[in-house]
This record gives sequence, structure tokens and C-alpha cells, in this order.
Amino acid sequence: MDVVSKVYGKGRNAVAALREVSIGLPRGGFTAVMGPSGSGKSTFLHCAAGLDRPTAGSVRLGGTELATMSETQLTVLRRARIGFVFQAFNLVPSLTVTQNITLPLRLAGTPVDRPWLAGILARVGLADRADHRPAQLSGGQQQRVAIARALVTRPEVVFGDEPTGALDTMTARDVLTLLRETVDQLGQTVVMVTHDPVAASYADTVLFLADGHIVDTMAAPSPVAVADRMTRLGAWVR
Ligand SMILES: Nc1ncnc2c1ncn2[C@@H]1O[C@H](COP(=O)(O)OP(=O)(O)OP(=O)(O)O)[C@@H](O)[C@H]1O
Repeated sequence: MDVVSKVYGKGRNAVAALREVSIGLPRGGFTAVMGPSGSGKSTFLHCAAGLDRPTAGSVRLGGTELATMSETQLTVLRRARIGFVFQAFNLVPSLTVTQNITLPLRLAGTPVDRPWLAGILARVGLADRADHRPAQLSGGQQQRVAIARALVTRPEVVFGDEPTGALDTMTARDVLTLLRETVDQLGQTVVMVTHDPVAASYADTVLFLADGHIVDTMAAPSPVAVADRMTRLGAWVR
């Protein structure tokens, strides 16, 4: 990402959500994005993932420039090369676990690689739930389905927007451990927005945003160090 700016609205109502942000996210790394409310985290994620286009600047995935792509081109690129995990699991209630996981492949017209699918089901611990429907699963299991769905296309990057935001502490830990394993064992690149210093501590690097700028990065983050940095950003001052 090079000198990326994003302005919402026009004239006197214009809000600069990102201000000339330049950053490279390492392939095969786990990056967490933190910052106070309104600092631009979601905007950063949306621009990096091709869900939204920046007002100015360059966003690249591998060698592909995203900033100038049409909506249709972005849709095709997202389907083929990016995985998403959101706070709300966004599963289709009428489909089984397997059908939910393979939905991105069907949308892209890509055949299902059965051994890869079986491996993913095993990795997320749902091999014995393959024919269940989402309503028959716990919240943590549903988020595991969403992670499996994000991984099934072998995306270059998995983007998470508060992926553990709807989960209790223990279940959140399982999901974070799973994301960590995809990085360590599959070489997956993961970028995750979170409010939770413990969640951020599972990442290799934390980016801190404030007022549309990246104001700091932290390697090998501990929950305490992340919480301390957030406090100094005024994130939790009431
Ligand atoms: N669609 C939009 N139209 C106008 N302003 C927007 C829009 N989306 C975001 N903003 C503004 O841009 C700024 C950054 O918003 P963003 O959602 O990226 O922050 P955030 O760090 O993700 O916040 P939070 O932690 O509260 O989710 C905020 O001032 C917000 O009000």
C-alpha cells in the first residue's frame, strides 16, 4: 500500500479516514491492526482487501494494482485471491458445513479439491460435523466454518474484521490459535482488525492507527505491551 488516502463525503462534510498510509504487509505473516474507534481500521482493511477503493494512492496484491480496478474486476479478484472472516459468521443457514465451505468455489466455478477440503475440515476440527447446518453448531464452530470457507480457495491473504468479536474468551482463543496455525503450518498470510490486545498478541506484528495514520508498529507483541500502547493512544480514556 503506497500513499493511500481515503476521504468519505465531499466539501465541508469530508472525512479523511486514511491519510497517506504506506505499508507493506509481509507474505506469510500475521498482522493485527489496532487503533481507537474511528481511527480508520475498517477503512484500511476494506482498501487493502479490495472491498473499497482508495481516493488516492496504490494498493497492490502481489503484483496486481487494485486501486484502479472496476467493481467487477475487484469481485473476481476477491473471489479468487482473498479470504474473509467477519465478526458475524455470515454462513448460509440452509446449507451444510461442507456446502458453506465450498460456496466460494461454486461461485467462482472452480472444482472442489476433495483432499484439500478434507484437510481443511480436519484442521478446523469439523470433520465430524460436515453435514450439519450452522444452527446446529456453537458460535466458535460457526467461526471455524467461516475460516475454512476463507481458506478453501487457497487465498493469498485472509482478512479478518474482528473475527473473535462475537465469541467468548475461551472460544476466541481457539479461533486465534487456528488462525496462528494457518500462518505457521500453511504459510497463510493473515491480516486482522481487532480491539482486543490478547487477540493482537497472536500476530507477528501489530499496526497502530490513529486519525488515519499508522503511528506505530510492534513486533512480537505481548497483550500488556499492546494494551499499554493503546492506552497511550487515548483509546480507552473515557
Ligand atoms: N461510509 C462512510 N461515510 C462517511 N464517513 C465514514 C464512512 N465510513 C467511515 N467513515 C468515517 O471514517 C473514519 C474512520 O472510520 P473506520 O470505520 O475506518 O474506523 P475504525 O477504526 O474501523 O472504527 P471502529 O473501531 O469504531 O470500527 C471515521 O471518522 C468514520 O466516521
